[in-house]
Order: sequence, then structure tokens, then C-alpha cells
Amino acid sequence: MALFLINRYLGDENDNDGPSNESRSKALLAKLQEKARARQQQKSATEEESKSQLSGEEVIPKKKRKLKDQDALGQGQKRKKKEKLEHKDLSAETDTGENCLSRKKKKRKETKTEELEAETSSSEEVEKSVGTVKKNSEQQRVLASDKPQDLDSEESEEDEVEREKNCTKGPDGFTPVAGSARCGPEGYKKNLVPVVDIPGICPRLLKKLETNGIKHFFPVQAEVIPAILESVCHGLLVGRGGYRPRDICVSAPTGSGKTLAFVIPVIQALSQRVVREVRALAVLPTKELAQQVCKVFSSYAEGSSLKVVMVTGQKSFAAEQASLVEHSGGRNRSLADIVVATPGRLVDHINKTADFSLQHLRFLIIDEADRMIDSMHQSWLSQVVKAVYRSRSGSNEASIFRRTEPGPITATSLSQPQMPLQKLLFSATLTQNPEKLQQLGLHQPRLFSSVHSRLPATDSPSTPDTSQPQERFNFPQGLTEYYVPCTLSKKPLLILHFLLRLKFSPVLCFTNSREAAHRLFLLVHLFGGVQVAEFSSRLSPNERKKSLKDFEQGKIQLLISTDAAARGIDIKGVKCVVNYDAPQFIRTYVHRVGRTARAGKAGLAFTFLLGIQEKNFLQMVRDAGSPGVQKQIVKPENLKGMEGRYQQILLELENVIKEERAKKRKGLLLKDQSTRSQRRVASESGLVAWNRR
Ligand SMILES: Nc1ncnc2c1ncn2[C@@H]1O[C@H](COP(=O)(O)OP(=O)(O)OP(=O)(O)O)[C@@H](O)[C@H]1O
Repeated sequence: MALFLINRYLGDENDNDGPSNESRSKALLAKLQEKARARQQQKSATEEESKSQLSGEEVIPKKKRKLKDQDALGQGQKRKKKEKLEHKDLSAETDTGENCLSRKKKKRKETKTEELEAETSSSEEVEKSVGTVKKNSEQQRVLASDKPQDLDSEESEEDEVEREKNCTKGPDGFTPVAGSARCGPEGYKKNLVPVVDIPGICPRLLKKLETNGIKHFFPVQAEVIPAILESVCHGLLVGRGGYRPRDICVSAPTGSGKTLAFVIPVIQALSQRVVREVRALAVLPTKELAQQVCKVFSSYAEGSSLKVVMVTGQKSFAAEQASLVEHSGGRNRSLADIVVATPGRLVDHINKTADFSLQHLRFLIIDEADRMIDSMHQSWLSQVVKAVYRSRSGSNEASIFRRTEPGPITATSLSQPQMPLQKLLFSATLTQNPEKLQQLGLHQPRLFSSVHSRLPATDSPSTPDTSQPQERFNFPQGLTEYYVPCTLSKKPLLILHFLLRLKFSPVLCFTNSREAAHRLFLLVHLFGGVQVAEFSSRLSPNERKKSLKDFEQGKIQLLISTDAAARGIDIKGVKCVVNYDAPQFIRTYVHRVGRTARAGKAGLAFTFLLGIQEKNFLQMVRDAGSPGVQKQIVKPENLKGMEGRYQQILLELENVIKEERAKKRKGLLLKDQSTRSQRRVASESGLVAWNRR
């Protein structure tokens, strides 16, 4: 209120003996105008002065000049500015969507300014970076020496310079992951960090890593493991300096080793715990992924007292309950230190398993985070957070490590140390959309990323909405992408040609629906000569598990799948991915092709494209930052030899499908009859019971 009492506008005037109101306001206006003029003059004088100081540096754009001026400011002012920035960072947590949007707009403006700056920067610098990129692209050429014609040659160098810039220069708060530009397996090896060079890992874990054949950490692991370990350097109960640790978001390519990047530091941090409580919770979108992560956790927890429990609905609810808590000696005890779960089953346990407690949760790991954000409508996260801050019955509220839901930072909120909850987010296609990220309630998130959003070229005619920044992702370094122009009727012959003639194996093939996957499976099976299996929600979890296992063990040459196997699944030795149906979304493409070229290995990805799909697909992939999808033509004469048998198989296929449908109808009919008769029996027995009464 004091601000409103400043008498500046009234000046010397006195209410009693001054001029009338009208003349006073005129005088006031004149005075203000005079002041404004004076300020303007002063400002232009300062600018002139700084121009003369920076003689010979005329090319420095306005923003840089401003920065230089600021450099000349005193230390005290700088400190004030830093404090302001930190404050801004802290308040980010409570930002509204609107604030996020306005910041987003501001960021876009800044990006534009940066681009302008880059244009005017010295040619020497540009030459240097072109040199580096040339080296990288040469390595890539070695990898794909048998490539057919390169459709993307026009955009190559400039785009690669741009990509390189994106890889090495992250926006504020982003830590670039080294060695992210695609440069083939050789380039990948250069960025490995010896395991022993990362401090804070106990001898047991080091031994385990060695046993598992891991001598070096991948770049993402070398960056993220120390960051997580640093946040627990004062133990699990308080963050560094008593402050809540920053949440961590990691966006790194498929197959770059994100799983170990959280498994190792979490196991290391929890190995110091005394009492067993659930202190780490990993949430994954599917049962298969949860199983995979649980396996890695269990492998590294082996030999310690840590217990890993999986709750995905694979076992009965009662069996899962029994693995989570036990009742002994008049009290309930947690049987798990680390829980790996799918969101639906987790919420069921939060609500229905008495004494399943998340009140000691220290790490919440959200893998495939962008997909998990999309499933946020199930409100699983808010239920987890509620369970974390739920007050314990009979708990001592005065306990020094009490837990209260974090709110705005005030002197009072900082007076008591808080047992922190730290969120760790991982994805190959992590969204940088602030509105989406806001749903996760992140605390001063620290982002580890090799690429970041970039505005699409405004003059690009095929970009429909220029207001939305095009998200760019990093592709595995050993991946070579191709597209194969084809017609609808030739697609099945193409996949057979890949396996029977070109001898590609093992091949993971994606369709856009489970019906398409099943039909193609039947067709290849009837054609013969290829060991084939399918993977989709048509199959039971156990059947799916068997398909994956057989494929991994080399019993299956071709696995035909829906997008159920597109994300996160780590199948060793997949040499080739085929997009039998072109994916509709770029994220789907990134994850599908990411099933090959994992862990620095080389791999091939082919996308079958109908004429009508070509333009949009290539544009979509190029906009997302792919180094280029090359055209691979399969000549019609190469397919001729298989056509006769194929036509015959098509007839057989129709019959098989008809039979399957008839069986299904019969099965449904029988099921329906048995339910009806069960109901009849129930109602009759009810009637008898009623009559007896
Ligand atoms: N340091 C390492 N040295 C050798 N192999 C490793 C290392 N780290 C991870 N791997 C292997 O690399 C493969 C890919 O790892 P992981 O599944 O964690 O990748 P990811 O980044 O999570 O991929 P996606 O985004 O597809 O889920 C796994 O088979 C894993 O065993």
C-alpha cells in the first residue's frame, strides 16, 4: 500500500492553495512528458557511449550489446539479478498454464534472436562446425556404404550444422548429453566413460556391472548417475543443504541405456537404508516394460538386502498383496524397497491394500514419461502423491522429518527439513511442452537432453501450424533409415522378399492394427519358409511373453507386432525393423525404429510407403531431426517368382479367416449360453431358497 501513498504526482502542489484540478493535471502531464524526454535522452547517450566502447564490434546484435552493458554493472547488481532468476526458477513449480505459455512464447522469441545472432556470427566459427559435422557424416557414410540414392542430399550440410548446434547447445537448464549426433557405432565408442571414473558406486555394484559385461557407461548414464547420486549425498531424509532436490528429466535416444541410468543410482542410494519401506517406485505403461525394468532392478539388487516387487496384474491381486506387506508381531511390515508397477494396478493397491504405504517414498521413476503423461487422465500420479503425503495414523507430527505436501517456498516452509520426493523422468521422446510437463508438478526440473524443440521454418509450405514448435528427437547413432515405395497389394510380397530372398533376420515388423498383424502372420505362416510369430493384444500376456522369448532366442525370424512392442522393449539382436504400415505419428516412428540399433549397435529400418504417403511421411521424419530416410527400390521382377504361390495362399487365407470367425462366433455363443444357464441356475436356486423360507 505504501507505494500508492507516494506523492510524486502531486509534487509541490498543495490541495488548498494550488490551481484547479484541471490545470493541476495539465501541469502534471507536462512534467511527466518532460521526465520521459529526459530519460530518453539519457538512454541514447548511454547507448552512444557503449557503442564507442565497443568500437570494431558493430556486428554484435542488440541483445549481446545489452549483455555487455550488463557486464559493466557492479557485482551487487549481478547478485541481485541471480537471486531474481533463482526465484523465478522456484516459482516455476506453481506456474499456471498461462504463465507457461507466455514463457514458451518468450523462449520462441529468444530462439529467433539466437538464430539471428548465429547468422551474424563470424564465418570462422561456422567453418569450424562444418568441419566437425563433415567428419561425423563421413563416419555415417562408411556405415551405410551400400546406400541407394540419397533423396535428402540438398538439405544435408546446412541441416547437419543446425543439428550439431542443437546437440551441443542446450537452452538454460538443459545439459547436453555428449556424443549425441549420429556418427555410427565407432563414434559412439568414443563417448563411453569407464565405470570406475564415476564416483560413489559401491564395490558390490561395480562387481555386478563387470559381471554383466558393463565396463563403460554410456553418455546418458555418465551424466545422470552422478546427478542422482549428488541429490542423496546427505542421505535419503533431506536434500542437499536441507533443500528439496531438483527433479530430473532425461530425453535420450532409444537404446541409449536410460534404464541403468536410474537403476544404478537408486540401488546405490537405497543400499544405505536401515528399515525396509517402499522408497522407490517405478511406473511403466505396460506389463512387458514393467517386467523388463523389474528384471534389471532385481539383477542389480541381488546380493544386497533390497527387495524388488512387481505389481502389474500378472499375479492375482491377493498374491501381489502378500508380496507387498506382511503382518507379523502385531504390526505390518513392508516387504518391498522398490516397487515396479503399471499405473492401473498401482492405484488398485493404493486404494485396496491396507498398509501398503508410500509414505517413505524417495524416488518416483516415470519411464516412458511422455506416454505416462498421456495416461494422466487416470489420475494415477495425484493418487501416488496423495499416498506419499498421507498422514500416518498415530504418527508423531512433531517429528523432525515430517512430510507435508510441498507448497510455495516461505520462511516457515524452509524452517523444517523435509523428507523429499524426487521425480525422475525418462523417455526417448520426452515432451518439452510446458503445459504437459506442468501436469507432473515438477520441482525445478533439471533436463538432460541432446536435442530441444525448434521452431519450424516459417516458409515451409507443408508445415500446417507454425504456432506449434516442431519437436525434434535424437535417433540412434547406428541406425540407417530407408523407405520402400510400394502398392498395397505388393506389401506382403515385399516382406516375404526381405526374409526369403534378402535373408534379413531377425526382423521386427510393425502394423497399425492387431487385425492387420494377425492377417499378415497367417499369410506368412501359410506361405511357409519363415518362422513367424505375432505380438498384440489378441494374445494373452503369457502368449506374448513366449513370442518375445522365442524371438529373442532366435527361434522366430519374423515377429509381427502392433505398437505394443514399439516402446521400450529391449530385444537383443534385432537387426532390422520394418514398418509394414507407415506410422501416423513421429513418436511412434522414433520408438518403432528404436527397437534396432540399440546400445551403439548398427541397425536398419525400412518403411513401406504407398505413393500417397510419401510426401507427408518424409516431411514428418525430416522435421523431427532424422538425418535422412533413403529410398530403396525393390524391382517388380524380384517379386515375380513368388506371385503364383502368393495368389494361391490368398485364397487359403480367406478360408482360414472365415473358419476363425465362425469359431469365434461359436465360442461367443457357447459363452453366452453358459452365462445364461448360470444365471438361470442362480435365479432358480434363489427361488427355491425363497420358497423354502
Ligand atoms: N553401459 C552399457 N554397456 C553396455 N550395454 C549397455 C549399457 N547400458 C545399457 N546397455 C544395454 O543397452 C540396451 C539398451 O538399454 P535400455 O533398454 O536401458 O535403453 P533405453 O534408453 O531405455 O531405450 P528405450 O528408449 O528404447 O527404452 C540394453 O540391452 C542394455 O543392457
